[in-house]
Amino acid sequence: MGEAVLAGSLRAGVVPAHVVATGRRAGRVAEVAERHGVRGILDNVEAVRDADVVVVAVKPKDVAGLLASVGDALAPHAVVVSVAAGLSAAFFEDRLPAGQPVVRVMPNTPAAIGAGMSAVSAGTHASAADVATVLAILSGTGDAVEVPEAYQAAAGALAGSGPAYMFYVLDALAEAGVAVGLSRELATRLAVQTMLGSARLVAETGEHPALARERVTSPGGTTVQGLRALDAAGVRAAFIAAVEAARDRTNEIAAELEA
Ligand SMILES: NC(=O)C1=CN([C@@H]2O[C@H](COP(=O)(O)OP(=O)(O)OC[C@H]3O[C@@H](n4cnc5c(N)ncnc54)[C@H](O)[C@@H]3O)[C@@H](O)[C@H]2O)C=CC1
Ligand SMILES: O=C(O)[C@@H]1CCC=N1
Repeated sequence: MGEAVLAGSLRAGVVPAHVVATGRRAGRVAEVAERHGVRGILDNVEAVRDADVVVVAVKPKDVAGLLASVGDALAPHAVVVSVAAGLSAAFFEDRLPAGQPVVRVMPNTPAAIGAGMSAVSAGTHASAADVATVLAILSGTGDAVEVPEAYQAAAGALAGSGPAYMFYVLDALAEAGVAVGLSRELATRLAVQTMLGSARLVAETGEHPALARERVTSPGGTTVQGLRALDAAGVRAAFIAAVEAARDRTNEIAAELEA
């Protein structure tokens, strides 16, 4: 996820020479540095010194240790951006020097190609200008929206995890195509473009998805039978259960790590 945000920031106009990427493995850091033309090092303390923006993209369980090691080296104005699922801005603020600005972001992996969706929330000490800086950086990752922090778990459950649900649907649709006699290659091509086109149609027309669905569904036709099968299998309820489960797990992670 860190590399996706890095790629997006460069797309947004951040100068590669102004970026320092860190990681745990030298090979991986060198690979990222070379791919994006940024400086890659293994020393987090050196990386954050003089930084205006510090993006923390390690697993939630590794955040506390990382903050303990870099906190003292941060410039007071440095905006610490968290993409860690579940961890509150307060989790960061409690482990950083008093007054450090923190902005919490829930991105998703299509950020890697500039087609991501991020939910952004200010911590206690982050100013509107700090949030604007983060939104500007994220503009190269796709769409980004500011939400109250109370919505972060829900937004992450829908959009942060959402690509996995979409890939699941694509895989299932392609499999369905194979089941009715198409080659896997053709079925995948049909499924992918259908998902892409349907999302774009709703995005570009602003039409309610239910109305867009009705337009496809001719009386006595084929689609209504397909939709009946989806309803009979409880697919709508399954999506609601999936988002609720991911939301609940987000809150569990927070409770485990903040305890
Ligand atoms: N994968 C996804 O779709 C999304 C992930 N996130 C969040 O992004 C964060 C990262 O997730 P992934 O990219 O999936 O995990 P990942 O395991 O692929 O990436 C984490 C990277 O951090 C490095 N790392 C660990 N400790 C480090 C340290 N002390 N210093 C420098 N580098 C260190 C690891 O070597 C690894 O390369 C997590 O907090 C996750 O909740 C958020 C939204 C979506
Ligand atoms: O599965 C996870 O924990 C991360 C957070 C959102 C997407 N992937």
